[in-house]
Amino acid sequence: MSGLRSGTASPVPVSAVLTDIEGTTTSIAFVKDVLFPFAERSLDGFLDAHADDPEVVACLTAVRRAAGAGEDPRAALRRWMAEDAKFGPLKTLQGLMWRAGYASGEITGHLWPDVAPCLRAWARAGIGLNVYSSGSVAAQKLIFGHSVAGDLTGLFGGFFDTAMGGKREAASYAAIAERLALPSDDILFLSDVAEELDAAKTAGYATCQLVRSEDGTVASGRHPQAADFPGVAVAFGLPVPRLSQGEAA
Ligand SMILES: CSCCC(=O)C(=O)COP(=O)(O)O
Ligand SMILES: [Mg+2]
Repeated sequence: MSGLRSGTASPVPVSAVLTDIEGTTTSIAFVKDVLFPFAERSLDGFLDAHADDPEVVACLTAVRRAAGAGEDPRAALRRWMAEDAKFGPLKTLQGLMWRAGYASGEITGHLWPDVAPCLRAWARAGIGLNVYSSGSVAAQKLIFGHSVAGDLTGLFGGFFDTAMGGKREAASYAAIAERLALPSDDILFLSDVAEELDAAKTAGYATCQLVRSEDGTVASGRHPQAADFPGVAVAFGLPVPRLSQGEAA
């Protein structure tokens, strides 16, 4: 079974969903108040303990290159975390640091209660599920692998990060469609950020803005919008699971 694109006179099915994480499946507050502070606290100990790890060395080389002249790399990393900079080497290092937090149980990946039931229903219906986030692919697998709804990684066929390009660039979405071997207009992109949706739309994707007002998202008016994943399902003809009280948003 496939979902239907909304707003068309004769609806055409979408066969895949590409979803953002922060602000879409997961609260912005969780990222800002749990994940980022954990990485901030872990930074010195992690870098001291992994000074010879080739992945860490490569990230620090890129950090030194991108930081201001004379700026200590650790200070630059802290500054970028405070600014929520979407800089690949920072995102890689954060993912490596979060791994310990998820493994110890100190961190559990937040998902809005409506998300997992919809993802399961859509996967059961044969909709291909994929992730595109500024967080590293490793970090994406951690958040869905250690989520409040259990390990959901098996639901996803593809995980994409900024190695595919920036989230506000149409070329990134075209490259992802190519990797998925699907026409762009077969893919529905879900995000809270209008500029990301604009780029996906330019690449030919169907788009829907998640406007979770409790997370502070403001509707752009430039894309179809939904307050939660069941709202997406209704708008695009995807299966709508019956939600129990705890799963209702
Ligand atoms: C992959 S979970 C960590 C979230 C994160 O670091 C981030 O930058 C989220 O960006 P998104 O593109 O998912 O809004
Ligand atoms: Mg987002």
